[in-house]
Amino acid sequence: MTFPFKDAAFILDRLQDHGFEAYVVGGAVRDYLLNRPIHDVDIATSAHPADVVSLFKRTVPIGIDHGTVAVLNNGHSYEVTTFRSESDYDDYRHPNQVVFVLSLEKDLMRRDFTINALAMDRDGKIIDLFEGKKDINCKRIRTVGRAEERITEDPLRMMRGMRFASELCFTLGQTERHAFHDKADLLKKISIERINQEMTRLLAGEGVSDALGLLFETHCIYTLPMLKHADEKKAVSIHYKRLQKDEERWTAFLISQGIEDVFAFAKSWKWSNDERRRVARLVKWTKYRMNMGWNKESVYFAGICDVKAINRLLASFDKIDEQELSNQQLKADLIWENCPIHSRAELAANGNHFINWSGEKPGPWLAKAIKELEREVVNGRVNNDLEAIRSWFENRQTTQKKQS
Ligand SMILES: Nc1ccn([C@@H]2O[C@H](COP(=O)(O)OP(=O)(O)OP(=O)(O)O)[C@@H](O)[C@H]2O)c(=O)n1
Repeated sequence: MTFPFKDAAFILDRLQDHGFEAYVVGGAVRDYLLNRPIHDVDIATSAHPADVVSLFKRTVPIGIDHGTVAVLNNGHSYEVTTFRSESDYDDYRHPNQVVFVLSLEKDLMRRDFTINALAMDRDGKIIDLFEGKKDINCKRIRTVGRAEERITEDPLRMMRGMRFASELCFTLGQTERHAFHDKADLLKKISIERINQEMTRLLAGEGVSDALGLLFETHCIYTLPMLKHADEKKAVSIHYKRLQKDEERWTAFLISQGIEDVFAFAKSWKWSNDERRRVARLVKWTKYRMNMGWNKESVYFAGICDVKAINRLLASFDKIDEQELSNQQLKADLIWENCPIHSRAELAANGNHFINWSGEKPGPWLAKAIKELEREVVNGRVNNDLEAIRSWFENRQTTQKKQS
């Protein structure tokens, strides 16, 4: 057998040369067996953090209390963690006390799922103490040992389990389903940032509909902020595969759940301002587009990227089919290409021109006038050159004076 993690081999070699045990563990071994892209190569070792620091040229003590040292090489970073068993998770966030142990077995026993409790030695041999390979073949998520214990140690594992089910298109074992159902309330103790990360990945997985089904079956969904009255049929009826970005999937999910107040949702889920703004904008435009077709003006103000995202959203709600979606995308491209401007910055005149021409001080009138000009130019009623804009502006001033 050959060792597939070539770039990380020097770490295992050096640790072993100094009498320590070292293995690649967790997600890398799982993803290797599944033929999926490998993200991080994590290493478990019998060496203590101080030994790891002394054995490698470039290290960063990223979690020395928890036994983790990052070893840097050729622009890559490898997490090297001392074999450990975690005793208590008092605050449900961080292990109370990390106990370093001498055996790989004990280290693997504290891990969440059998598919994540695999290790590989330097010869490429897989150490599989909990039938992880069998579960990979059966496409099944099972906890290592008693489900209740693993969940109580870190309730986020319930979200992780359903997220893996979504990403890998795996099922969740019966025992685990019951345990998740019994312990669902513990999710309330977990930081919403961690839950948000898992939920975002769950929504992006290939098996999202079944995974959402699990969230409802186990009642975990009802413990999440603002989802106490979540509706399963509506949540699973969305074609998430037609969507491309996280913000699109969240938009579809919120619309499906009839959540009108995106700001309140974003606040309780602690989204960044940017995430909140992006989703609020997509929700607003998608609802608009459900009642109205695109025209020059709406394509310009929404912007071509959002127009395409909104068309995908309509397709995710089955408002349009795949064929109609590609027609709509082509139509949007055409409108966009023929648009005289693509942003306010492309206008031949700006606020300073308006101030000079009118002799008035800046104020709310200015933004209103610029928006009006954008409309006129986009609809082809005013040419985008300084002379044409000046004459439009002076006419506008005259009309406004007459009216007041
Ligand atoms: N709550 C957790 C988080 C992680 N782990 C263990 O730590 C490993 C690394 O965790 P992480 O990097 O979060 O996930 P991966 O399994 O590597 O998967 P992915 O990168 O896809 O999230 C997992 O494989 C698992 O063995 C665990 O037991 N319990």
